[in-house]
Amino acid sequence: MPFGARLAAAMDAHGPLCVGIDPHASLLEAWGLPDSPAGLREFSSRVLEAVGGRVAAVKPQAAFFERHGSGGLAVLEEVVAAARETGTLSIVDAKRGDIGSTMGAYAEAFLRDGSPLAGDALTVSPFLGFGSLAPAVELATATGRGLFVLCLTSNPEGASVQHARRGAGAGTTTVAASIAASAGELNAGAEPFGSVGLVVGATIGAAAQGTGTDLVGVNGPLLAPGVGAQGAGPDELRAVFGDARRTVLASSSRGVLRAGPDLGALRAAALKAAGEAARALRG
Ligand SMILES: O=C(O)c1cc(=O)[nH]c(=O)n1[C@@H]1O[C@H](COP(=O)(O)O)[C@@H](O)[C@H]1O
Repeated sequence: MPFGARLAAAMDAHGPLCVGIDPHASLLEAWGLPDSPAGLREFSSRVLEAVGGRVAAVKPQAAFFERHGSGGLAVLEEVVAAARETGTLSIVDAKRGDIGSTMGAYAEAFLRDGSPLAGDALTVSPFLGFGSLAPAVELATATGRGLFVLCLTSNPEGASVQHARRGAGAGTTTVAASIAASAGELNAGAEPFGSVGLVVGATIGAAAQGTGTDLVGVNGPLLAPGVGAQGAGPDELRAVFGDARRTVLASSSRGVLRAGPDLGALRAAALKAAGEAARALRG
């Protein structure tokens, strides 16, 4: 089954929440764990024990694993495998993007069957040109995996690139709108929606409307980070996504992880965030 259909089923079953696995040094310390591969391993396995099989998806942030070199990457491989065991979809947040031929190698690393770093989906950057992502689109399609293409990111600096206008005269479009249109072409006709999603931060206010970005026309999942620690909540989710809200997968890392290390508290925080996201997006 393609990623889009699997994600839609997981969101229906568990609510539209993705829990980020972001082992910040400060969180490891707060959990009484060492800032080392062993600490990452214990942190991630606790998160998976608390939420695996109970939320739609988890999103390990590669940077926090890469910071520990090969030892950290080995843990990321374990996290991807362990998430699969729990039946929870994993989105590897590595935000890759490069010229097409190198993008092919990233695709092999993160989207090929049998690759130890291949989860169910990957975050990718279209800022070398949407077309440069073609190798990832092809391999993801062939293996039933998904992509989340950065479009309107949650950080304030993103606007300087994403809101920029391309073209001349009356027919100009913003960069964000063109990324969304390109994803929409790839997802055309897919049901319940396609497998090429976008990243649209829950913190962006009216930027989708302001940039003319058609979030409904994407016909793909919208990963919405910024919930919790970056300040967005149910009101922001409703306001940002409007008619596209049923395709949104809200994402929270620190907002849930700060409840740890107690398993019950971690699970309760995740289920509370999932309930809030469901009421905001599906009510
Ligand atoms: O692709 C992402 O997930 C992402 C895109 C974006 O626009 N903003 C954003 O915060 N993220 C990621 O989402 C997570 C947010 O973490 P919290 O702010 O702790 O919930 C981090 O792993 C970010 O790298």
